[in-house]
Amino acid sequence: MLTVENLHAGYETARVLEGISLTVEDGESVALLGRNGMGKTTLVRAVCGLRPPTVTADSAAVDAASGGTRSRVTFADTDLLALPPHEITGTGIGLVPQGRRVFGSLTVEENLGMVGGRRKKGNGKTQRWTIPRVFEFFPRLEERARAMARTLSGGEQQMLAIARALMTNPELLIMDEPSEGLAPTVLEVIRERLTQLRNTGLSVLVAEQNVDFALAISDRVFILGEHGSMAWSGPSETLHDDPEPLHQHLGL
Ligand SMILES: Nc1ncnc2c1ncn2[C@@H]1O[C@H](COP(=O)(O)OP(=O)(O)OP(=O)(O)O)[C@@H](O)[C@H]1O
Repeated sequence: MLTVENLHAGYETARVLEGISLTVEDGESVALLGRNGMGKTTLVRAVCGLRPPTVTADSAAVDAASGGTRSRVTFADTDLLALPPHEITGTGIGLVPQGRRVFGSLTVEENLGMVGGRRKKGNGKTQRWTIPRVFEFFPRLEERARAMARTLSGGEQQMLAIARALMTNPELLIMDEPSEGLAPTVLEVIRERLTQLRNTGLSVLVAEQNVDFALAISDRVFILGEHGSMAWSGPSETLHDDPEPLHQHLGL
């Protein structure tokens, strides 16, 4: 479904990802782990077409250094590197960005309504998302429907950010540190909801610092390591049985 191949991305002052490859299969939930600053957000932003970072897709220097292949990001056969961010959403990717980025001076309902006009097709496997369905899924958001988003708690804002992404009827939900700053009880609610979403066949890519949370909601794990490389990948189950890669690459 999502294929990232040999991704090189960085900023004017720093090269961050140096030939990263990963896949998310249809209906799979994948966690991207890595110490602070290893490039999780950079990867998420690059996949979603957000700039910065710069993706060095065609650089001859990069081609030579990486043995001739260039950065490629495809989603259901669409070349995402060729699309602007708003068109990437239209391909069936819903983004829950780091820091939630809800519109603070709009109400919960208005935040959800703003998604109107985007892709509404659904993925054929699941029911379309509407505001009433979102409220059924997150009853707390219905209770706060007319509250300004800036007055919501962190957990409520995270629910709103997820709900807003769902309103685009994604086939793949990409989340950047959804656990950030959330109390354990709220995190448990989010974990339950994500499990429900996975059971509907939604694919998930989640960049996380919280390893327990990430392992609880994923089938497969990728760990970013030093020098912009992929340090480890494998089934989440393996890490439950043998956490050595977590010690080695995350210092846990
Ligand atoms: N806009 C930017 N300009 C320059 N450098 C940046 C920019 N954004 C991030 N970086 C640098 O790129 C590297 C990777 O950052 P990134 O945010 O992708 O890491 P991360 O793994 O998501 O970390 P965290 O868990 O702290 O969010 C870091 O060294 C960071 O300082």
